[in-house]
Amino acid sequence: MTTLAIVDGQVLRPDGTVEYADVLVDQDDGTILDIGDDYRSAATAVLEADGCLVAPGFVNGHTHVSMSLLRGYADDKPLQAWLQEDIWPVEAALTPEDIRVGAELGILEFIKAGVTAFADMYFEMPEIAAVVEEAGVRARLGHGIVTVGKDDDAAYADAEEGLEVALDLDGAAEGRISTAFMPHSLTTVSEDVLAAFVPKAREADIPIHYHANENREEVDPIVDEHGMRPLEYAAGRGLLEDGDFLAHGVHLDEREIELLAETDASVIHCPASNMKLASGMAPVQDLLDAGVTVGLGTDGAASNNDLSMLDEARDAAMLGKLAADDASAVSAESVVHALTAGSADALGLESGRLEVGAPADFAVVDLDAPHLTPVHDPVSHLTYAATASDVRHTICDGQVLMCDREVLTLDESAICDRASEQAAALLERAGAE
Ligand SMILES: CSC[C@H]1O[C@@H](n2cnc3c(O)ncnc32)[C@H](O)[C@@H]1O
Ligand SMILES: [Zn+2]
Repeated sequence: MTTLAIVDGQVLRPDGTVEYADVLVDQDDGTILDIGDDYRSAATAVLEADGCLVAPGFVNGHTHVSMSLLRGYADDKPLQAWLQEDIWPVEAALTPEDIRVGAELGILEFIKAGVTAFADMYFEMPEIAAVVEEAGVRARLGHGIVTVGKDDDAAYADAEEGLEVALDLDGAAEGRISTAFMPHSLTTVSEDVLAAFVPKAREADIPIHYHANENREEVDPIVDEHGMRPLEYAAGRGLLEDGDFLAHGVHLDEREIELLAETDASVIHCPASNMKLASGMAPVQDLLDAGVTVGLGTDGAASNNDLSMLDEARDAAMLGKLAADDASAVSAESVVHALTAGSADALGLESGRLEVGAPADFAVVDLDAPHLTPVHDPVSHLTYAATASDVRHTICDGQVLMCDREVLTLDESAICDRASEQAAALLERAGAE
C-alpha cells in the first residue's frame, strides 16, 4: 500500500473542533486511513503541515469554470442585461478549444485555492471532463440546456445532449466525475422539454441542477404565467427531489423554503455573484433553520470575478448577517460547514469531512501569516480572514495536486499564457470590443 502522511498540522474535524494530529492517507484507494499521533515514519511519503490547518478540500457547488476566459469582460450590469447584451453573444462564438483552455485556467485557480471538487454547467462538457481527469480534481458535470429562442428540433436536441452527456461521462476519471441533468433555469427551458426529459433523468437516476429564484426578473414571469412561485412550479414538474440542487435561491418565500426542506433538495448559495449582479440577498439563515442543505458556489468568474471559495465563505457570512439583520446569523461554523460538507452533500459527494474512510481530499491552509495572527479560532480565520493564497497544499483522492503552492498536475505559466491568447482570439471572433 502507498501511504501519505500529512504531519504536524491542526486537523479540522466534522464537528467543527480542531486538534493537533497527523492524517494517514491510503493513496491507492484515495481514502483517509487514520487520524492520530505521529504517522511521519510509517508513511511512504510525508507532507509537512506545521503551522497549518488541515481542512477538507473546499467544494464549489455551482460554477461555469470555462467562463474564466470572460473574467472582467462585462461588469456592472444586472443578470438579464449582462447575459443578453454581453455574455451570450460571446458564448455563441466559443469553440471546444476555448472551453478546454478556460477549464484549464479555472481548475488551476481552484487547485491554488484549495478547491478539490466542483459542479459545472456549461457547453462541450467532454472538454471540461478531460481537464478534470488531467488535473486530478472531482466534479459533477452537466451540459447546460437552453431552449428559449430555439425551434422544437433544436430545443429537443439540446435536451437530448444534456441527457447523453450525463449518461456518458458518469464515472469518468476513475470515478472522480459524476453527472447531473442541467436545464439552465425555469425560465430558459420550456415546460414541454422539461416534461419530456425530467422523467428520463429520473429513470436513469441522474440528479437535476438548475438556476432558480436568482433575481426578481426571473421570479416574476413564472408567477405571472403560472400563478405560482418558481419552486412550486419546479416541484410540479418533478424538478425538486432528494439529490437535486439549485443555484442561488435568493428570492424564496416561506412555502418554497418548506418545499426545499420537505424534498431534501439543496441550495447552492453564490453570495459574490448575487452581490455583483445586485440579484439580492438569499435567506441563508432561514434555510439553515428549516434544515435545508446549503452549499456555497462561486458561479462563473465573469460574475464574481474570481473562483476563490474562501472569498465566498467570507461573503456568505457577511451577507447572511445583513440579510437576517442579525450579527449572529450565518456563523463562521455554519459557513465552514457549507464550504465543505454542505456543498459535498448537495452534490452527492462523500467528501467534505475529515474522518476515517472518507475521501482523502484536503485543503491545507497556512496560518503562519500576519493577517492570520493570532489564532484564537481557526474556524473564524477560515471564514473571515484567510484567502486563496494562504492555501499551501491541495490533495484530492489521496493525490497531491499542489505542494508548497506549486501545482503539480497543471503547468501554471503555460496555462496563463494560453488563456490570455485564447480569450483575445475569442473576443475578436465574436466581434466584441
Ligand atoms: C447553458 S450553460 C450555463 C449558462 O449560464 C450562464 N450563466 C452564468 N452565470 C449565470 C447566472 O448567474 N445566472 C444565470 N445564468 C448564468 C452562462 O453564461 C451560460 O450561458
Ligand atoms: Zn450559474
